[in-house]
Amino acid sequence: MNFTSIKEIDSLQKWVKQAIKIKQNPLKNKKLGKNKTLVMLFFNSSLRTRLSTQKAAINLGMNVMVMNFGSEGWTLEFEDGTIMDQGASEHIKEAAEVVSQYADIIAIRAFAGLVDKEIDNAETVMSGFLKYATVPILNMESATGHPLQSLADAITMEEHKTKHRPKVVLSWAPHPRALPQAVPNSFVEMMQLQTEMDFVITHPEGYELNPEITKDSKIEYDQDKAFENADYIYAKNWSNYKEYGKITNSDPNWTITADKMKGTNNAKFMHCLPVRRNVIVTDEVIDSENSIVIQQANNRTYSAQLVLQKILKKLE
Ligand SMILES: CCC[C@H](NC(C)=O)C(=O)O
Ligand SMILES: NC(=O)OP(=O)(O)O
Repeated sequence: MNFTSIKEIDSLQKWVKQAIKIKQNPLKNKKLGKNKTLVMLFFNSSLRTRLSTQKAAINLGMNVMVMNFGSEGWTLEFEDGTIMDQGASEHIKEAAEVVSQYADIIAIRAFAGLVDKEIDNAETVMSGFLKYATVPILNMESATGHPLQSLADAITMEEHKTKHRPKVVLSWAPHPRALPQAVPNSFVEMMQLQTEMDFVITHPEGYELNPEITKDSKIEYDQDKAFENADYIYAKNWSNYKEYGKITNSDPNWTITADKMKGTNNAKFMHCLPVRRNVIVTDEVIDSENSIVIQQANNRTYSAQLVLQKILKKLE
């Protein structure tokens, strides 16, 4: 059993309930991971994912090894049949098979390059490990998805639900750097599994996410209109998908402000973090009692622990 996409969740409501149960007694399955090793490979930076996934593994009694593959590992070749007389020192085939000798589960973070849409959509790094590793693979944010984050988001919204059928808004906001579409992609996929929530995506025209992911999810180009009666505002920047990897809009009018939040139904503010204060969201909003970004980050441990527990049970 791998966990690389929200689409691998058979029942989101069941998984959310299971995660909340784990949260109530996180050390209950401390023996499950005894003498099992999680190897975590980071091709990109992390705070929450690295610490929460390690914490989750420790709660299950696992050994953990972490490697900043991007700065400490060999440059990898991902094409089969290549004459490796250029920059790459090692083929993904050996790297994945070798890491599999040391690990019972391999967790990988490898962001989108945001240069070539086809390469990113092909999930080159994740696919390479899925092809050649001989142990389960866990996605800690790949080129097109961040399922551990979106599962934590679902747990958090469930915990803070105050009404039947809350309205959830995914709102684009400006950012000085070009960011991947992975987080919004998985959030959209998770919302499409929600049976008792209304969902709206709001962003500037031209910032549509991959239509193969958004499918028939509602898109509202007027942010204020989208915010009307909202119960959750999930803010996130992403770079342009159509003009792949480009920043074509930096409009500060999309920054989440207290005035915009006034148009909601006293909505909770959510963001996966790290966040650019006073660019994505003003200090006033993220420091308000309606901000649940820290609760979201805390739930990353239980999102990861549920997934690791499911994988470990399959290994028994
Ligand atoms: C969890 C978010 C990771 C990354 N954020 C940055 C700042 O690179 C992103 O937007 O995908
Ligand atoms: N939200 C999240 O995945 O944070 P990190 O990038 O710090 O792991």
